[in-house]
Amino acid sequence: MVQGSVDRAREGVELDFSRVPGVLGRIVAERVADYGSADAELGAARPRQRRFETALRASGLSLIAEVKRASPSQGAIAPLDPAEAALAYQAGGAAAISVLTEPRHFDGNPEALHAVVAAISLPVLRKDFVVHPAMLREAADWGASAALLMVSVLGEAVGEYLQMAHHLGLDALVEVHGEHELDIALQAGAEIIGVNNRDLTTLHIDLAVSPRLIARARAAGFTGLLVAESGYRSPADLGVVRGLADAVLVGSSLAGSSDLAQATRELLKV
Ligand SMILES: O=C(O)c1ccccc1NCC(=O)[C@H](O)[C@H](O)COP(=O)(O)O
Repeated sequence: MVQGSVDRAREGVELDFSRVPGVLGRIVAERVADYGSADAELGAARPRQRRFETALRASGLSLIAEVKRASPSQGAIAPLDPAEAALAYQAGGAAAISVLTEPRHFDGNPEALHAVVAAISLPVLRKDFVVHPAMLREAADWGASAALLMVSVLGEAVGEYLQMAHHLGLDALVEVHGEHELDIALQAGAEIIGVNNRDLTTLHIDLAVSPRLIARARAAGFTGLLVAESGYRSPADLGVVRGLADAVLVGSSLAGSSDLAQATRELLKV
């Protein structure tokens, strides 16, 4: 079954990315053009190592700290050195690191991921807009432990991409923003679900989205990990998801601070 899914996806699941609206739609269209002629071959199965999933399973609320130099909502955030930033986050108590590799809007690149994987012992998430199997193969080749899969982008094909990620030894953070997307993630067999408070078509943030969808996932019997994402700036903000989420993903507020390790420690204060 798993091999069948991987084979089908490698052969090319036809996805209509033109249905993705707004800011997200523009970024996705660029990534589709970037990878349109890439080789979809995944190669042999790889073991999962330096597990992202294990790092987030610690008791309490784990932090995924993001190396984020720029974004569509903020413009330039900070000219971070990725390895130095990741070391500071690690020293401050982060459980895992997210690295944006999208170049045009987030000032990311593959070298940033390489540098972070080499500098720290924590698992690293490749944060990008995955629209092609080659992007997962790259993530594994570059030493990432996990990749982001967005239901808003992949739709029901997220299940096939999940199988491909696992085939490559990657955990997957399957991201949702609404009830329908959550149902697709649950149906696909996601093990780690991220609820993004940011509407990626309008960039509007609503911190009530994560608690609502996390409660819905648990009510549906989901026993995997749940991650609250985006818009968190203070310990009080995190208080709302303590006891509900297993982890939070924080980018802009940490990346834009003057002392990243201290900002990480402060954010995690209960
Ligand atoms: O951050 C953006 O402006 C953005 C715009 C369009 C697509 C994705 C975007 N961000 C990706 C993320 O989800 C965040 O980087 C991540 O959750 C951290 O959010 P924050 O702490 O608010 O920087």
